[in-house]
Amino acid sequence: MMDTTIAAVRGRRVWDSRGRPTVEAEVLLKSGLRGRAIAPAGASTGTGEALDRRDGGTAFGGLDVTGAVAAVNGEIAAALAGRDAGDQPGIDAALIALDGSDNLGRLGGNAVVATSMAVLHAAANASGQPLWRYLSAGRPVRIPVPEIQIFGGGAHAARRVDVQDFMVMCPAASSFAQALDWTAEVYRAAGALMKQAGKLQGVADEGGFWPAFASNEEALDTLMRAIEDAGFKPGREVAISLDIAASEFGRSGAYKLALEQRELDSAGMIALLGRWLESYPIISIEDPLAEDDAEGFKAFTALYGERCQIIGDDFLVTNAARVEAAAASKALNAVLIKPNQSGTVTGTRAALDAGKAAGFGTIVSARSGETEDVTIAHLSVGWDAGQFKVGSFTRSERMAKWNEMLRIEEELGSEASFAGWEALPFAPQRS
Ligand SMILES: C=C(OP(=O)(O)O)C(=O)O
Ligand SMILES: [Mg+2]
Repeated sequence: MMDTTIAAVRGRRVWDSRGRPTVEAEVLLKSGLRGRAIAPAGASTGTGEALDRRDGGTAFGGLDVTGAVAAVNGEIAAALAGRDAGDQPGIDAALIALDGSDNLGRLGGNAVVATSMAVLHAAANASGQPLWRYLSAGRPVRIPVPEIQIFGGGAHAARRVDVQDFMVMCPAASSFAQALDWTAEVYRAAGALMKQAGKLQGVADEGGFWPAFASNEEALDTLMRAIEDAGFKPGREVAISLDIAASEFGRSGAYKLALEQRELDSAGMIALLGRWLESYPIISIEDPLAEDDAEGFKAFTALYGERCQIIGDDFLVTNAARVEAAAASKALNAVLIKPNQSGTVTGTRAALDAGKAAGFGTIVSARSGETEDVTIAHLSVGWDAGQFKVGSFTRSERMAKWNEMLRIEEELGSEASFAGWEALPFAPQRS
């Protein structure tokens, strides 16, 4: 093992997939080895997330990050110099203490998460191992099931449809590579169907087709047809997964479906999703209700938790205490894991561990604003999350992660085991 003492930390402004500024951090160790990471950014954010620091003002719509970059180069660099990069919990505790606020908003969640992940990369590099192997520390790992977007909606496509992500999952595939092959065929078939119908309008923020559908159901019907046209059995080979991202259109128990120009209460929303669950092979639903609707989550999970994965994203914001509370109240059965919601690697890991302890499905996820950074691919394998959500095909900030997973699967060779149906927190009804 090389010397893992931190010699210097440097921050710089780089750009994300939406053309917005973001923070890159680079950690230099005394040994000369380095680690580097870039903060992603969400669009449909939960109110409990770590808060990115943006400059405001006129440049780049107020989204510039010169203050956050200065925090990395100034206060953060001074605080971390001389510390051991191998002590991730100690580093992360120091970053939280240095920030002093309750949401990392003073230094910036973007400054802190980029630094925390860069420290992790530096330590892994010093160990001479790939990051996923360093994180696994000799424990067995699985290659996660990918959750891949075919249509994008909600906040990622100017609310063209209410539902944010229409995705597919292929837990019946024999490998990650095969799951990608199958999804590629479905994606192509969906594009061809939309072109035929004159409904192809480019791609949304995460690379899924930007749909011109008249209803959420039309999106589901088109997705079903795409799965069939690609030659797969819906449900058995290729199943549907949705991120409703309901906090975007629901508040205080009122859900405004813009596309259909109607408003539902919590029970109405649950009934609507229930009808979709009856009609389509949906095996996973994320944020079916708004982040302020804990009772709705409980009611939905009581009805459908035995047959469907129910994921908390905005509702849990990668926070271990919230995951524990949700498990105690049976509010859902899975947790989305986004490092920048937590702000630190250690906090992210704690949320994932809390999910595992509760028997939840655990899904490491990208944000809608991403870069070439592939840290999350390594987290999902090294921490054995079982599932991995990165958006779609066709945009390189997404493909960087999928392709990294192909490399990891290849590197594992005969040791590689695809998480498959076991990754889901319910026993599938395989008809
Ligand atoms: C990835 C997502 O979108 P965003 O990054 O905009 O929160 C999500 O809601 O799961
Ligand atoms: Mg979500």
